[in-house]
Amino acid sequence: MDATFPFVKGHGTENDFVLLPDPDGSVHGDLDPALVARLCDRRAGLGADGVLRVIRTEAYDDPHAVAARGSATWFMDYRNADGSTSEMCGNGIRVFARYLVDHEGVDPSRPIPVGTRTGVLTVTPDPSGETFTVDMGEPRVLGETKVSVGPAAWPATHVSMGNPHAVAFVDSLDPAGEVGPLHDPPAHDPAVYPEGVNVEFVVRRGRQHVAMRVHERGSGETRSCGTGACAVMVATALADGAERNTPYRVDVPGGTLHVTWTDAESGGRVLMTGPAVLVARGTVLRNWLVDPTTDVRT
Ligand SMILES: N[C@@H](CCC[C@H](N)C(=O)O)C(=O)O
Repeated sequence: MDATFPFVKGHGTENDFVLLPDPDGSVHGDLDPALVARLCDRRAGLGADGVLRVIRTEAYDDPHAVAARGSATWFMDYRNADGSTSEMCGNGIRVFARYLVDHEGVDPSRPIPVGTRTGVLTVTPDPSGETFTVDMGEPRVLGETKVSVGPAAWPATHVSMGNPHAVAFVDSLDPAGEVGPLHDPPAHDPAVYPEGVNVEFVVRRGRQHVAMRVHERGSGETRSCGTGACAVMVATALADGAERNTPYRVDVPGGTLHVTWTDAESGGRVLMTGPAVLVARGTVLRNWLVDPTTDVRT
């Protein structure tokens, strides 16, 4: 029954995460994908859309962490609920920054560089203390493709935010409507997305205001996706012919994110602002960890 390792639970617009503090890499080693899947299991584990291991760049031999040394003290070792890795997590990096400020003594009055598998990104705590703004880097718009759910198919814009997205405009987000309940991954062109894809379905709500649902690679339908909201904003701004620096509001089932695509003078970068909440902390118990009968569902 004794304790094994600590965890923290948090969320950003209800995209929820188990954080695993492991500053010097001594707790989790290579971090077993099967353990990630067990922790994320909503019935037999803690339940989450993904895991954020908090590790120092100096303590991790992942090539992305090694490359980030010198620019960032901390590395966000992000894993999807099925144990797979992704290049980036936009909601996760805000929650990660919240953890660094609240539990690792990181100064909230300065921008915080964070190493990720898509490079070092900067998170700035907003003066209110409630929200964080992430410089998500330059998006890459990679052309048009197609996604489908059952017999329904839509054209989609291929946008990379470090990780892959397909953005499809639809008439309604109603789960009883054309998009459906999204139990299964939408079909996509594997030649375009050999590593899989996150699929966003979007409707317009007003001027510079959209709403979306998302099916995430490796995690299923989630209540929010930060990189997805940025991809949606970029695809919408292009469709609108909007000038750069035009702010957009992106509603997700779990809340609202604010996204702006800056002009070339400011680097053509996407800035995303949203909340980050820590909910609880605790310890994982040894009897659960060693239980060979635990049913791992991915
Ligand atoms: N929820 C995240 C994205 C997490 C990674 C994604 N599932 C992938 O595999 O690329 C976000 O907030 O960006």
